Amino acid sequence: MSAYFVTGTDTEVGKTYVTCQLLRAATEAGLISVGYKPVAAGCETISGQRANEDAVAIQQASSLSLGLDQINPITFDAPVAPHIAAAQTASPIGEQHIKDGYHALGAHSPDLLLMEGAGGWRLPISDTRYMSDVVRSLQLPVILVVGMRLGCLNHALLSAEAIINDGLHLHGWVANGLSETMPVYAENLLYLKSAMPAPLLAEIPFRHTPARTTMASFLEQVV
Ligand SMILES: Nc1ncnc2c1ncn2[C@@H]1O[C@H](COP(=O)(O)OP(=O)(O)OP(=O)(O)O)[C@@H](O)[C@H]1O
Ligand SMILES: C[C@H](N)[C@H](N)CCCCCC(=O)O
Ligand SMILES: [Mg+2]
Repeated sequence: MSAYFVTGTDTEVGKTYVTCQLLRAATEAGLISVGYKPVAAGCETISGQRANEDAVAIQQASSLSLGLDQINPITFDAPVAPHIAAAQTASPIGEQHIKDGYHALGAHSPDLLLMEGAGGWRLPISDTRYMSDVVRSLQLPVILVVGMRLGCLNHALLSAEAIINDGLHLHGWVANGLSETMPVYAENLLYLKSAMPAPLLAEIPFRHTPARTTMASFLEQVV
């Protein structure tokens, strides 16, 4: 099984988008894929049920057919920092709960398991612990989704530095387009290609479905 933690340079940079593209590409290549969103904040009514949008997208993109409670065991209604939602609802986020859910998915022996974080790398899960502590405990290699917008150079370099300083393997990063018209996009990409301490795994355009060749090469580098 190939398993990764998918983090991002920030919230709303395309972690779920990229995760779902990769899960689908794996399925199309005949592999068994599953995504995991252990902690999600923000629910809406989807098909008559209160659910988190990321969790539903990941459930639909996975080739394994599993319940939402397996894909997303810890959910908060409010779209806020999860540890604050946890404190406000008196439902602490259990590290063991996150790890148990991960191992339960692993028990299905998928070829590819992608665990999406929430927010960026140093996301608090309590007043003293971070999601990065859980990733460290699981010893997962990391894929960093860089949302291509002004400010991403600093965010990408700091995230990569923190991942590596935490003793984890940064498998690579993904340049994810967040608009059709980012000024000096090519120059930003070129800079990151040379400055990032890990390879560029894929360049995902904004809005257009990535080319088959892009996804095939991305997949080849992760399974
Ligand atoms: N390459 C892309 N093309 C088109 N839309 C995109 C692309 N990347 C992201 N988006 C859109 O941008 C929004 C934010 O992306 P996404 O939900 O994947 O972010 P995220 O990093 O997973 O956020 P969160 O921290 O809430 O989990 C979504 O509406 C998504 O569909
Ligand atoms: C609600 C939102 N879409 C995310 N799922 C949660 C983002 C938390 C960010 C916390 C922070 O780093 O400030
Ligand atoms: Mg997401």
